[in-house]
Amino acid sequence: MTTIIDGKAIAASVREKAASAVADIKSRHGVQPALAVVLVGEDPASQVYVRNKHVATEKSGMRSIEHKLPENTSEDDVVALVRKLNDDDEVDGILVQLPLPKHISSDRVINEIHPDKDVDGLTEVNAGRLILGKEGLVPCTPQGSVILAKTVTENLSGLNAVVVGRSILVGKPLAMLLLAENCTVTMAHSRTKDLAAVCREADILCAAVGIPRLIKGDWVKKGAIVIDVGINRIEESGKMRLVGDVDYDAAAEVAGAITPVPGGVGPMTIACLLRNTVLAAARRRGLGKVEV
Ligand SMILES: Nc1nc2c(c(=O)[nH]1)N[C@@H](CN(C=O)c1ccc(C(=O)N[C@@H](CCC(=O)O)C(=O)O)cc1)CN2
Repeated sequence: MTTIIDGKAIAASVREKAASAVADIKSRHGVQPALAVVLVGEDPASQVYVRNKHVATEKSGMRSIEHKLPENTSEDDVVALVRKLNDDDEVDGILVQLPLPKHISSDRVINEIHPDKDVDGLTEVNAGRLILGKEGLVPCTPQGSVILAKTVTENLSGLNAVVVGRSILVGKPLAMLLLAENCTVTMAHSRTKDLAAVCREADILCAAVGIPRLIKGDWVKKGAIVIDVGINRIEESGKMRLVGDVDYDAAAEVAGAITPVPGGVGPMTIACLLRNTVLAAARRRGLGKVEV
């Protein structure tokens, strides 16, 4: 029997834990953690994600601060806003929604965020901390992917993990997190020779390439844990559908456990963002250890 990993339910429990940590911080220290989200432009998907972040932040008991800037905002103006948020002692977490408009360097803007407020975990400092195994803030989607895998088997030690995709947002940090769990990690990508054969070796197969249904059923080892990070909008039979990077129906027949799209990794992104914001607030304000 294949386990369908219920990302929505697991994300709800991560969000509940974050909310009870917020309540604890409020009652013991009189502090309300705050998350600032910066959105530049009118990308429809980004607008939905930012709205969902705002609602989830407020539901958790934290303060949500939104900065919505027009598409033609200059890079210097976005950087100036990030610096202002860095200097604002009331702000615990800063997130710049991606993608940014083409005329703005996301690399420059992201690296202006103070690493201790970088709740997306995307600055060079936090990427370095992750590689070095030091305490930092870990990117949300990869963090959520590992949490989901661990609901299937708590101990991932010694398992062969294959990560397909090498993006800064998901593939690279996910490989580091799996390595930290003592997996034997292979990073595969568009130039990998015989990708199907590499995938067939995986006890944990993570797909984060952004190619709809790239991973076929016969690329999946029997009993493997399949984590599908892809969120692709495609037109099928005249309707728009959301599909992952894995051919779900075929893979589900072989896998031991699999995440659906939607309802798998996606909901974990915002849940882990709340978790990171609580951690950032507690560390930055010196509130001691928090359970999240
Ligand atoms: N600064 C960031 N930008 C972006 C990130 C990020 O982590 N930080 N990730 C994505 C978008 N994203 C959050 O920002 C995000 C994507 C998907 C979901 C989600 O819950 N997906 C649902 C389906 C939703 C739908 O119908 O579209 C699911 O998979 O079930 C949440 C957040 C890029 N930008």
